[in-house]
Amino acid sequence: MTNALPVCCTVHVRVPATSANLGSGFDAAGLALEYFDELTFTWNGDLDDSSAIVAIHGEGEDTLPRDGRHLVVKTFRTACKAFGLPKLGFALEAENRIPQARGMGSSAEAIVAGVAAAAAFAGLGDTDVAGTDCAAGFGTSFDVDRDAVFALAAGLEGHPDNVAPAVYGSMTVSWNRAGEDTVLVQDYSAETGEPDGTATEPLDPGFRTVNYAVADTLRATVFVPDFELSTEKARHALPSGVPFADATFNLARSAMLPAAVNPAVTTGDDPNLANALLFDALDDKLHQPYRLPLMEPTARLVARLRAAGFAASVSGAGPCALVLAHGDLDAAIDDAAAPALSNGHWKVLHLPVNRTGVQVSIR
Ligand SMILES: Nc1ncnc2c1ncn2[C@@H]1O[C@H](COP(=O)(O)OP(=O)(O)O)[C@@H](O)[C@H]1O
Ligand SMILES: N[C@@H](CCOP(=O)(O)O)C(=O)O
Repeated sequence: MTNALPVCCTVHVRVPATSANLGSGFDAAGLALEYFDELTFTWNGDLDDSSAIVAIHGEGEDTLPRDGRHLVVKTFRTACKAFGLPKLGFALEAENRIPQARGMGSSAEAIVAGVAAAAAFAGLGDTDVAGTDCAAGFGTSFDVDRDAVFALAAGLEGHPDNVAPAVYGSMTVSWNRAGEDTVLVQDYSAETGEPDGTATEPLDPGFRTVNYAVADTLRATVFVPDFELSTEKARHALPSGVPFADATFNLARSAMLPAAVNPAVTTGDDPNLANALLFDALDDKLHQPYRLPLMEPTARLVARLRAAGFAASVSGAGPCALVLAHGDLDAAIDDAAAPALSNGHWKVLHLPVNRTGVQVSIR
């Protein structure tokens, strides 16, 4: 790709928090939540400038680096190159609400922010703005090319389960075709049924995702503790293999997740049946048993909520706990959780599902 000029001077991105795994859907399922980081990228007019001026407000303002090690800065640079842009000097203003290293997809959010902003500067998507007239009105909504953002962001993050809902919204189930058999597929003659000597190119390896409808009734409660657990550390706690029966346990439950979040297709309007599906869908034997010893307060909270009949799991790699419910059960969930929250500081977030994914505006 040749170097292109940026199509605008400022890009604003709003990226939702996400909860990955949803219990049984380890490394596959993810849900976008109405809770956002907002970032503004302002190009300084230089086309060969490696500097970035970074301002951070909110989460991470005392801990995140403000140089090229900042995940958004690093990702933006990589994505600009991938999308054919030169080295844009820029200022970044970040309004961070998503807590970091807690299991609400902050690293995926940061990567999606950097990639979506670069895609917008490169004009990947639908816009009326042509050229680089900085006097153009602010806030033109830009319909970014979500597939391009997902492909690059998932590749950079390494696992797509948080990235997909941050890009597309709603609930997603994602997988990676890399490593699958890349042998050309043999074509067969329609007449004889025999191989006809030709071959079809296989689908490209890479990340794929399916975006599922989620019922309007679905609400999430996220319990955010005051301690962190990096995804990297939580992944180190995973075993190299699991018992066959445990894999089978998760298989049916994760296959049922799309019905559990959109139960009208199976259970009609009965919220009790719908919540019973969620309860089983959020159960898991593949990751939580190995990770919960790293987050004992979360373990106690999840156990307590499940004992009270709520569909609770670890959110992402933890240490947040997630409860999904159809209908407004916020007060009942808070009551059930209360005894497990008394030792420590927890923030409780009652959140609708986000249906838009990343939103981009430009000027
Ligand atoms: N908004 C952000 N801006 C810059 N870096 C971020 C941001 N959010 C997360 N990160 C980086 O990602 C790390 C957390 O990633 P991870 O352990 O995967 O946690 P999470 O579960 O929140 O995704 C942070 O320590 C930081 O390095
Ligand atoms: N499937 C991943 C999800 C990590 O999510 P995060 O929000 O904790 O970054 C895992 O379980 O490791």
